[in-house]
Amino acid sequence: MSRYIREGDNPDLTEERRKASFDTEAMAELFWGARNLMRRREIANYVEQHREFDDPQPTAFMTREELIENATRKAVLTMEHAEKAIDITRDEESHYFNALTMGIDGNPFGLHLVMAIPTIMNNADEGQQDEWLPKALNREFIATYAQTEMGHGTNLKKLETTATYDPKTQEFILHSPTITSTKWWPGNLGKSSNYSVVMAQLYSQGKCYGAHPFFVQLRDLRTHKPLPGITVGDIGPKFGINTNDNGFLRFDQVRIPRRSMFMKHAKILPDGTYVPPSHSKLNYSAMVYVRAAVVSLMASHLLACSTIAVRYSCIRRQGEITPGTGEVKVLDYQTQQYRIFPQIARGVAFRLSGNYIIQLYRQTMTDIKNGDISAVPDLHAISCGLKAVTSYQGALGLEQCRMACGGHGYLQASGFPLQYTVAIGACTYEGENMVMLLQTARHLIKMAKAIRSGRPPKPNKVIDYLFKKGPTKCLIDQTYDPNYQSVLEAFEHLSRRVTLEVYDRLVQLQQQGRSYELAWNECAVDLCKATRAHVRTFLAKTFVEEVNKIADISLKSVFQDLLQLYLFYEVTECAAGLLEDGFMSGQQLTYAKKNVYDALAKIRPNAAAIVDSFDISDRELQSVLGRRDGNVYENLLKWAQMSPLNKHDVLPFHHKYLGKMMDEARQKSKL
Ligand SMILES: CCCCCCCC/C=C\CCCCCCC/C=C/C(=O)SCCNC(=O)CCNC(=O)[C@H](O)C(C)(C)COP(=O)(O)OP(=O)(O)OC[C@H]1O[C@@H](n2cnc3c(N)ncnc32)[C@H](O)[C@@H]1OP(=O)(O)O
Ligand SMILES: Cc1cc2nc3c(=O)[nH]c(=O)nc-3n(C[C@H](O)[C@H](O)[C@H](O)COP(=O)(O)OP(=O)(O)OC[C@H]3O[C@@H](n4cnc5c(N)ncnc54)[C@H](O)[C@@H]3O)c2cc1C
Repeated sequence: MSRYIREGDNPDLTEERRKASFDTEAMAELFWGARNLMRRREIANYVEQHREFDDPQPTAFMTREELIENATRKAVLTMEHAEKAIDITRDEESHYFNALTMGIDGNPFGLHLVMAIPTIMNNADEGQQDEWLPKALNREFIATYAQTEMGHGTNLKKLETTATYDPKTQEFILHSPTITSTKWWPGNLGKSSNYSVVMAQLYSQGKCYGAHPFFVQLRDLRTHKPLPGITVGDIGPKFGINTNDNGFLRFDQVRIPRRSMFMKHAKILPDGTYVPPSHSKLNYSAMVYVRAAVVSLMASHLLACSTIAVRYSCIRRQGEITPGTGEVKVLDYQTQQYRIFPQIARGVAFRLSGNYIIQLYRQTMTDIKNGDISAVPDLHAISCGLKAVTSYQGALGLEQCRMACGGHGYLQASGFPLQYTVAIGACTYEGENMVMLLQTARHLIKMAKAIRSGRPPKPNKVIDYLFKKGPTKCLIDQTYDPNYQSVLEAFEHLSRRVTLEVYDRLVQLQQQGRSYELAWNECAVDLCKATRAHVRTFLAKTFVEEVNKIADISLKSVFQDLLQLYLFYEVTECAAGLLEDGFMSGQQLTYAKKNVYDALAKIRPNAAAIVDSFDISDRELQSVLGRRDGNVYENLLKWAQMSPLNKHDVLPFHHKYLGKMMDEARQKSKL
């Protein structure tokens, strides 16, 4: 019996769980890996046993100050408990523990862990690492990553903060020369951090060498007051992540020692001589890390929101399908399945590619340490495209899940506002999505040039297909092929065609006299399409490869249903492109749609068990609608009764305004 079925649960949800064609626990093991699943359970138990991690009230009812204080309290507890609760050397355990204890809306260590420490690990030289890393890991300071300025986020070449080297004192002078040079956005900068990685234009011997990272103390270690010459604060409430004190920062001729510059790659010698790095973008590795991590992060958001939507749709009865047979669970409506199930399939696809890209990141960082930088452009290209596509599709998917839950989906109690507002930040941070799509397109255009000139680069799993000659006509038909060769070939065809077409147009525009840059801008929409097609191909191939590795037949069959849905849903999504050049026929599109509907029907009886197997706890979901026990209605009422507005039957200012107004209106009408 499913470990998710317990006495007192909503019977509709129990009925769904009993219907499953597979063992939920075995599926959870497959999804997470046996060891990880066991550790997840142990960590979750640990947190449940320490009630001090509980929020004093739902965070939706807290003011911003209360939110930040509560997050700070829990962050310190988290660090105190970490060594007892987890193996701190395992990232998976840290991420999970942090998510359970601190939630997803931000915490004072967010940027310290995600960007500052990776920058120290990958950009500090040995001496600097010896000095900074133990203190960073030991929480002797909290650091953030200050790069974006009020005037520039994307175009790093135009950052205005300066770091001018003074050989006489062997110091850099940090300065914010204009209002627009104010650092703006860095997470945890406003109030929590006392150190920061600061990106500034490096000047030495009268020459500018571009943006470089520096490690800068911002606040006094004892008083926590900003150091002389430093102005720092919170940027105010935002669309979401209001538990995070995203901040602003200005420097007024602040002097820092020469060794504050990160010197693993580029260096300034004591006399001011600049030593360039082996690759000009090695200083950007923390951004590459977060871009890669976003893929898994989006998987987590999608799987959480589809868990909420599926569970709620199992207990929500509304309307009849066959008149007179009683109200159905809303999950029985095909439209509901069409809204929610593709989000599950995409979540799984993102998880599988997310694992791949993080491995590629780790391998590339190891290679760089060993002096091999050859994988840097490939990692950059695929991580930019994946970050942009998964964050965009993730955002759309979360919104579908919310809308699938009707009015209650719009409540903070649903958990959707928290998930959505956190997730959509990823469309912007770490490189705005259009900009990221265009970065991948740069790489694709190089590949197109190589194809046209008949000189393929050295073999590379991600782009090799571009150099293949695929079928000239789409081969999708009604026969079942577990390798989905014809669908993958269709994606490859579309990617190859769009890439080559946009390349040819770029060349043609230049032949007509446009500069490369102007031609590029005229082709930008299609360049983004090429990236999307390329990323779709990558996600789809990774999904097929991973499903083919599954040995257990009953579990494999569930994954195959999700894969079928994923692939044919993507075919329908890019149908215009496949039909445009006559590659796919209208009839084949009809087959694709039929495959989507068939997959929805196959997934329907397993849906509740599938989302259970993602093993997302109520503590993580923070959702009354998505509760494991399905007891939504009584808990919605309890939740509303906790609203601070309900502390008083009559609001203290009622008689001052509305009461007075109505009294006066009644008086007047009596006259
Ligand atoms: C249970 C699941 C758990 C999942 C794990 C969870 C773990 C937790 C992890 C994450 C949690 C997320 C927390 C969120 C925190 C968010 C914090 C946000 C931080 C920020 O936003 S920091 C600021 C980010 N800013 C940007 O990204 C700026 C974007 N702009 C740029 O990157 C660049 O300027 C550019 C790419 C637009 C262009 O660069 P530039 O002008 O410098 O260079 P060009 O001359 O145009 O290009 C030259 C050449 O270089 C290539 N290039 C550019 N960048 C890189 C790179 N990074 N690596 C390699 N190569 C690069 C570029 O493509 C050009 O190549 P070619 O000339 O074409 O060969
Ligand atoms: C939640 C959140 C957290 C953040 N955390 C941090 C942090 O910790 N540290 C930090 O340093 N920064 C942080 N940022 C800042 C973030 O990295 C930038 O906002 C982001 O890189 C985009 O830059 P921008 O805001 O200057 O947008 P802009 O570059 O001004 O972009 C505005 C619009 O112009 C378009 N555009 C700009 N350039 C191009 C181009 N070359 N081609 C086509 N279109 C273009 C974009 O598509 C975009 O829609 C954070 C931002 C958010 C929202």
